[in-house]
Amino acid sequence: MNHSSSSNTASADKTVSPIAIKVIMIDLDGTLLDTAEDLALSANLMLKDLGMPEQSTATIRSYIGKGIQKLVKRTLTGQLDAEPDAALFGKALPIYEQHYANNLSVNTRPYPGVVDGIQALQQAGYRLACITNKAEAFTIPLLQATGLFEKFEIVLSGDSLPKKKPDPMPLIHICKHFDAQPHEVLLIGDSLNDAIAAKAAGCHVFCVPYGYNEGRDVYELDCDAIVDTLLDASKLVKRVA
Ligand SMILES: O=C(O)COP(=O)(O)O
Ligand SMILES: [Mg+2]
Repeated sequence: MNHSSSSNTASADKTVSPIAIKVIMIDLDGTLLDTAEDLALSANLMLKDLGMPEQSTATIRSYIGKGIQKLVKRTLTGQLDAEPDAALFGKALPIYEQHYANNLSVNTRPYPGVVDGIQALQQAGYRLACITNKAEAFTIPLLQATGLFEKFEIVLSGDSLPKKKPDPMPLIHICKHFDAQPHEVLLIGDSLNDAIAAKAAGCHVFCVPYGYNEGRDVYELDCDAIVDTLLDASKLVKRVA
């Protein structure tokens, strides 16, 4: 495991004191749950319905990160930031949503260390929140299906507030909810959205290397530590009252 208090996480290999934390916010796609197979399955069912060619799971995995609408736009255009034809998008989105609702947890499982890590964090007395860019209609049933819903005191989805990550709005909302200062709050995530949102909110951020990060190397991210698992993350923090 590499960890550091600077932005240069890739070369960091020094021991740091545990960060004093009260609240831990955890990202969903690519951090808690490996959702890529079911997101890709649903995207390919949509493409089939539209008479368009299927795409590899690896390609669709690189489209995950900025919510369902963006995932559909990227799947239709094959590009990260292009706008599809408005009529095609209007037709595709409800088809995608229906397929994903039907296939939410076919292959979706918690990553290794998630269940143990959450248990360790709960036992240590941290207040736990989940912050995802996934739409609430999918977030809640998915957390319930994987047995994680009860672990969190609050869950914020991509459409819970006017803005989602990388905007700091959901993180600031969580800080206020728990009456915590941003420096007493840690976000554990897998992508640039998480790193940018946490820095903008003034919170600490750890990243896991096994997630999605829109196809880019997690070691490029400006985060306080790269942690192999949530269980490893629990060893780098200490609880403040
Ligand atoms: O829905 C997405 O695209 C990503 O969701 P996440 O914020 O849980 O990684
Ligand atoms: Mg994520």
